[in-house]
Amino acid sequence: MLNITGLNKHFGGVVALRNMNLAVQSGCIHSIIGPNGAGKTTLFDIITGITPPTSGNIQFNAQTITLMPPSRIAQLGIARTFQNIRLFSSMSILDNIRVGAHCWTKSSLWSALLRTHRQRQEEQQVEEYALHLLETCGLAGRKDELARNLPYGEQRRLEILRALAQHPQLLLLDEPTAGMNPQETEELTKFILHLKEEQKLTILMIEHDMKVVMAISDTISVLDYGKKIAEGKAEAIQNNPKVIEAYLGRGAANSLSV
Ligand SMILES: Nc1ncnc2c1ncn2[C@@H]1O[C@H](COP(=O)(O)OP(=O)(O)OP(=O)(O)O)[C@@H](O)[C@H]1O
Repeated sequence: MLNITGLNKHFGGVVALRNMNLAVQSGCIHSIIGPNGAGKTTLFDIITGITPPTSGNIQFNAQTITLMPPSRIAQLGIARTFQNIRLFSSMSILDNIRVGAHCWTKSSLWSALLRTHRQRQEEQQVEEYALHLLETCGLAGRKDELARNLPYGEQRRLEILRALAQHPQLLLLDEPTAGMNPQETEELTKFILHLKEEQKLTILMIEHDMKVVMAISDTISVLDYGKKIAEGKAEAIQNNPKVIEAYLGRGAANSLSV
């Protein structure tokens, strides 16, 4: 579904990504892990068009999306969440989701101003879909509350729902369980699995909680200093000396195997 080749990103003298190749298979949960500063968020920013790459190519469903504007990439079917929650905190829960849906609505500004029949019909569809999404998370009863009044774990979930409102094929989650307590983490992990299994979504996820990563990932790619140093299934990654060294420091793999 997503094919990244020869991706490089330099910020002045800092090399955030170096010759990155990555293939994300349809229907999978593919996790990206690596120490702080490894280039994970930069990779998401480039895929979603927020940051241009220095060089390299990205294809989504065999179409080149490199250098496309973020709005176009969203329309093609890639949605994301952010490391730090970026909800519209002074808007209602329902309106936050409605905003997400507007990348597939077709009404123009004029038809919205004139409240045409088609525009009203479309608004109705958006509202029904937004309510359906809220119901999947037990939030429908709180639809009119302000987003900022939700507990932290539910704000994170609302951000995912807003991304889902875009009708994506590929969902990018940047540290979805960050700051959550163990119960919230467990619930969110189940929800992510539900998205893959029931909604047939493909998920590319940056995550620091190794318990979550190892439990639900079909494939794990490990970045270190902007370079992919390993890729594979959970067990192989856990036992890979390069990965252990990246996390624990040089020589750690030898000392662990003693
Ligand atoms: N806008 C920027 N300007 C300059 N340097 C940047 C910029 N964005 C990222 N970097 C640098 O690029 C490198 C990769 O950063 P990035 O945020 O992608 O890492 P990360 O793996 O997501 O880290 P973390 O796990 O801490 O979120 C770091 O050295 C970072 O300081």
